[in-house]
Amino acid sequence: MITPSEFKRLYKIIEVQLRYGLDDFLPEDPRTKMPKMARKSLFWIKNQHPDKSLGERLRLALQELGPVWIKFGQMMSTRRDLFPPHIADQLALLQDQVEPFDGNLAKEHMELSLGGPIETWFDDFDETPLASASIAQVHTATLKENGREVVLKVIRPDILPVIQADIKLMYRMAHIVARLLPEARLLRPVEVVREYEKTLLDELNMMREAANSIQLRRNFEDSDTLYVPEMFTDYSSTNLLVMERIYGIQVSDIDALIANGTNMKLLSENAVNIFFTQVFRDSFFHADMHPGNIFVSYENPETPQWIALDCGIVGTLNRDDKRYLAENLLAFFHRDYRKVAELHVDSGWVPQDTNIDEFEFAIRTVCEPIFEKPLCDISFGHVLLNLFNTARRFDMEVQPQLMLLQKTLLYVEGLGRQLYPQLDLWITAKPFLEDWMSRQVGPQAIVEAVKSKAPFWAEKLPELPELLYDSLRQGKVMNQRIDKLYDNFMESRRSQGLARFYFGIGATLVVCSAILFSNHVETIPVASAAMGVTFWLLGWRACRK
Ligand SMILES: Nc1ncnc2c1ncn2[C@@H]1O[C@H](COP(=O)(O)OP(=O)(O)OP(=O)(O)O)[C@@H](O)[C@H]1O
Repeated sequence: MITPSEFKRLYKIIEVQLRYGLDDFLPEDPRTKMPKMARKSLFWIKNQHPDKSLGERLRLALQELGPVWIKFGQMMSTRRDLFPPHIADQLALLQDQVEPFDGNLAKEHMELSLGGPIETWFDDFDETPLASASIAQVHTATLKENGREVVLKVIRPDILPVIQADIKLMYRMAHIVARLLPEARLLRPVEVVREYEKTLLDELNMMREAANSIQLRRNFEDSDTLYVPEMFTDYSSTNLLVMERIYGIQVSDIDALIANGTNMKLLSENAVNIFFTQVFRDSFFHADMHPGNIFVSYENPETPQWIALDCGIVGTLNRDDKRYLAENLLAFFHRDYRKVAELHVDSGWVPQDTNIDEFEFAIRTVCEPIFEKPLCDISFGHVLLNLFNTARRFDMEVQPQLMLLQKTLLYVEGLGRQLYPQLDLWITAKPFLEDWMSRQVGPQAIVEAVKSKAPFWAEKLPELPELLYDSLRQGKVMNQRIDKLYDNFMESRRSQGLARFYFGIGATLVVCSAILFSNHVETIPVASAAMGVTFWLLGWRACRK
């Protein structure tokens, strides 16, 4: 049942969508006649922006609907496998333009999380926010404990009910769209909303962000190329995150980077290196790379260091994912599309009965034009995207972690080339792929495997004679049991055979006696019936053995 407040919000959503003429997304189809008629008769709101493109109207409508929808649009912009470029490009322009909320209210909420007045633990708390985003607001302060400069990131008050209400409506709309337009089912609207809900709810948990940041910081502890600020978990909770304050140049501020004398070539190469290190060495990568989250340190501009904030969304990969990625990219690199197709079948990513020739041909068709360009102009992200889309046609279930990776890769490439247009991604990435592959197969892989299993075997070695004796003894007992079971089985088979024989004779005698009896023969039928019953009794006894 829809509540009055849900109804009001739903009306607002429909009203905004109509004002921006988003009903133009509905195709000309008999099934969409009803909603179109309803739009004309019940909602007489006109498209007030006919001069703008559909993509732009969608972006403006989402912006007006607020943070939940803005973030939704931002997420959609990365699903280039689902949306045409002119829509995805517009969605990528969505920016959080969120009014900050009252600093005093932020302080109250922080104190609620901390369990006491802010002055107990912090000095110089600044009520004017340093930054304000859709989910959280950031304030600066100094830690009393050690005088370190920190920021306090607090979740917007009352954001959860707003998110829950809007997500509920999104589900309703996704179900309607899926029912109304079978073609839209390919976009899997309900699944998309489910994925979004999970991402959004994860982002609301500051402890999750803290845990991810701690992991990323540990992975790059001694790195000169990436810095992750320290988290102060003693003061943090699900609603509040306290972390070291960083000073850096926002990555989108190219002029400031140049003015600081940054080595742009090295900076862009490091971005690719860091990404592939996260993927292939750590299997753990920052997956929310947008300009608000990436900074460059002012220090040492000749050997610049990246700073990563906001690890709310991270991706993880298992061994199979990495193997898939490395082998496919290398096979692509050698333009060996047959290998790519075979890899997909061998690893079970597409069904075993897939026609390899057709699959190879499909991959060749989409990829060969890409390789017409010089290698340095080719985008890994687009190669992967084309591969996923082709494989999907051959029933490959695309894994969300790979989509997240593809999206991040696309972003890293874009960023790298924006900073240094001559960046050659293949040259930077190839050693990572080849090194990883050589560690998975070949002599080094065997040595690694033996090395990793050695402590286990060393621990088990003293127990080996005892285990051997036990297993031999168990084997003997098992053999005896099996022999006994076999004897019992043969005995039972013999008895069943005998019983069937007795029942057969008994039945024959009884039938004969009935025939003789009907022909008025007197003594013989009685004797025959008695013998028949006796044989049945014998059969019954044999059956019970
Ligand atoms: N440790 C920090 N030191 C300095 N500034 C910070 C720090 N953490 C966050 N900020 C500032 O606050 C802004 C918002 O932070 P953050 O991206 O973590 O918030 P968010 O609510 O998760 O935003 P979004 O969801 O849009 O990514 C950053 O762009 C940055 O300007």
